[in-house]
Amino acid sequence: MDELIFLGTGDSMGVPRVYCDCMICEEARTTGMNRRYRSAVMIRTAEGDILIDCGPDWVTQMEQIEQRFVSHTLITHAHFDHIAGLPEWVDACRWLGQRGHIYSPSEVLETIRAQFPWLPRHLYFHEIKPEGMELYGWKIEPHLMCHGKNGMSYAFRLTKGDMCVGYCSDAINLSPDQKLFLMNLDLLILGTNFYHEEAEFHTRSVYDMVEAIELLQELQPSQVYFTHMGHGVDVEERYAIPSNVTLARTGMRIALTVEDA
Ligand SMILES: Nc1ccn([C@@H]2O[C@H](COP(=O)(O)O)[C@@H](O)[C@H]2O)c(=O)n1
Repeated sequence: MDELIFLGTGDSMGVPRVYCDCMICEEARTTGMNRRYRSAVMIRTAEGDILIDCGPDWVTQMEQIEQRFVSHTLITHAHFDHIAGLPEWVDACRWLGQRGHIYSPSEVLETIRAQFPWLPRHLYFHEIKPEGMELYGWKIEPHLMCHGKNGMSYAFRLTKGDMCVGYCSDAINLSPDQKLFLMNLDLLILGTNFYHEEAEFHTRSVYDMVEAIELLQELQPSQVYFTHMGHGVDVEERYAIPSNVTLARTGMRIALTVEDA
């Protein structure tokens, strides 16, 4: 049975934030309930694994799940917190003599090539076209999403048999067609930086939970996991969230079947 593992559920700085002594960062340093690596998931199938995003915590994340290698990586957008682990993945490819496969829409691949010009020596670059692609039995479709003040990011819709999963880690203020892409999902993984963010809307780049809950009323997914959470979120707090919403934790696993999702 395919499964999804949360390798990271943190915002762009992770939790704890290196400079911060707040209660949540201190808790993350001690018991570690709120320790959150940068957002990424691994989808495990019988045929092989698919990593979504490869941020600066990639090595630690692989050690945590005791996995030595991954061959196939999808990238949502070329921001530091989603791609900074690529050079380390490529070093592993080089030392193992195995060329990896990286997938994203063309402009994302272009930025990655510009940032890390040595990667194409050890990676096959695959453009994900708007009509999508197939990998290990999953149909994977991309859609460009509003990422607020930080530009644009892709969400992926992954379908296998009856199971339909949406991964949208970095989005805010979605337009009607962007919302349409995330409708009728069995499982939605959605980024929410805070429970309720006070900063002015035009300065922001990711939903907060209060806004996300409103969005869910339109999208009506069966099950939801919030990810990309900053140090304002305490996973032990009883927030007012619907019963089908879970705050994802590092290492959490979800069976990718319609019954279990
Ligand atoms: N052109 C850019 C803009 C931002 N970044 C990095 O993205 C992160 C901010 O992410 P949010 O999810 O909080 O919007 C942060 O790590 C910036 O350094 C980038 O790489 N390129």
